[in-house]
Amino acid sequence: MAAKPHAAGRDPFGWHLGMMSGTSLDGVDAALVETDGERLGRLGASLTVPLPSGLRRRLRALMERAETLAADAPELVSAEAELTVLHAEAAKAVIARAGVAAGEVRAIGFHGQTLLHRPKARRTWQIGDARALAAATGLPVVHDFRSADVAAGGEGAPLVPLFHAALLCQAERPIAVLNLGGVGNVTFLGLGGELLAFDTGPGNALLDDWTLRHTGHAYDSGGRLAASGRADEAVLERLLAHPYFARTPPKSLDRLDFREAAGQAGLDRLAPADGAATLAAFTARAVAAALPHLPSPPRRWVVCGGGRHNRAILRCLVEALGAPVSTAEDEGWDGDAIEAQAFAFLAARSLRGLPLSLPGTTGVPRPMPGGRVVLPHTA
Ligand SMILES: Nc1ncnc2c1ncn2[C@@H]1O[C@H](COP(=O)(O)OP(=O)(O)OP(=O)(O)O)[C@@H](O)[C@H]1O
Ligand SMILES: CC(=O)N[C@H]1[C@@H]2OC[C@@H](O2)[C@@H](O)[C@@H]1O[C@H](C)C(=O)O
Repeated sequence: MAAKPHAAGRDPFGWHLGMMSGTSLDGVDAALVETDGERLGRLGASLTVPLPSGLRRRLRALMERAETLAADAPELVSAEAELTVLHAEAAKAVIARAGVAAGEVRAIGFHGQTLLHRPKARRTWQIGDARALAAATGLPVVHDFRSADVAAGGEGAPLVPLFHAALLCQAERPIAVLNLGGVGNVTFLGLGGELLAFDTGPGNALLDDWTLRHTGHAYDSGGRLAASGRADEAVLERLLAHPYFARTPPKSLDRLDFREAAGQAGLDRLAPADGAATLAAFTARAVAAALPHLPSPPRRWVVCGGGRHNRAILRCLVEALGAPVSTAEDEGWDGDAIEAQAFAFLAARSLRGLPLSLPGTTGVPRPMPGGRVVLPHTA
C-alpha cells in the first residue's frame, strides 16, 4: 500500500512519543522513539507514572461494568479526565527527561485504557480524551488505534507485533517475543519473514487479583509467593482444557477472561501460595499451548512486560517451552517501555497511512491502517 504523504510535508523520520496504560492498571508508560514508522532510530527516554490507587480502583470497577456502561456515565467521564491528566504529565515528563524540545516531537501515540475487548461483538473500548491531551501538550495526538481493525473483522489486538518485528529485523529466526502484561501475547517471526501474533492466555492479571485478595499487595513481587507454593496439577489441567487454547489464531482476550474459568477449576479451594504457583504455571503452560499454532518452533523466546520479573513464571516457561528464554534486557531493550515505544512507532505509521495490523497479527482481511489524529489547534 502506498504511504500517504506526511501531513506537514516534512521528512516523517523524527521523535514520536508513545503512551500505554495497560490492562494491569499499574501505570502510564511513556517513551520516545525516533522513527518514521518503518525505520527505527534512537530509542529515547522512557518512564512510568504510576496510577494512584484510587484511580486504579475506579478504573477496575468501570472494567467490571464495561459491558453495560454508558459512555457519558459521570464516573467514567471523571476517571477518563483524570487518566488524561496523568498522560499529559507523563508526556511532559518524558520530553523533559529526554532533553528533546517539545517542538521536535512529531506526535503522541495515545493508546488509552482498555475497558472492554469483545472483538467477536465488534467492540473494543479504550478510554482517554485525545482532544484534552492535544490541548495540554500542544502536540498532535494519534488515538483510537484498534477500532478500524475490529470494524473490518479483525481481533483489534495484538498491535505491538509490527514493532517487535522492527526491533528484531537483524535477529536470527524463527524467534518469538512474549509480552507478559495483564494478558499474554506472542509475536512469531518466521524464517521467511512471516509474522504471526495472538494473545496466549493470562499474563499477570489473574495472579495480580489473587495476590491482592490474599496478601493485600498489588502483585506477587519477584514471584515469591508463587515460588513458595506448589502448583495443583488437577486445577491446572482443568484450566488448560479451556477451549481458547485449542482455537486457531487469530485470537485475543479481555483482561477478565478466564476469571470465571479459574473459579470453576477449583482455584479458590487452594492455599494462597499454591494458588499463586498454579496461576504462574497456568500463564507459562498457556504460552506452551501456543506452540502447535506456530508454523515452526521458535529457536528462542524473548520475554518482555512486567511478567518477566516473576521468577516463578520464568522458571515454568523454561520448562514448558523447550527452547532458550531470555528477557528484553538481554536484547538491550527496556522491557517496561516496549509497549509505549510501540505506540510511538504506530503513531508514525498512522500519520503515514501505513497498516497497523496484518492478516497474520489480528486476522484482519487485509493490511489495515488505523488511528485517528487530533491536532492541537483544533482541540
Ligand atoms: N517485580 C515484579 N515482580 C513480579 N511481577 C511484576 C513485577 N513488576 C511488575 N510485575 C507484573 O507485571 C505487571 C505489569 O506488567 P505490564 O506493565 O507489562 O502490564 P500492562 O502493560 O499493564 O499490561 P498489557 O500488556 O496486558 O496491556 C504487574 O501487574 C505485575 O503483575
Ligand atoms: C485490547 C487490549 O488492550 N489488549 C492488550 C492486552 O494486553 C496484552 C494483550 O492484551 C494485547 O493484545 C493488547 O496489548 C498490546 C499492547 C497489543 O495490542 O499488542
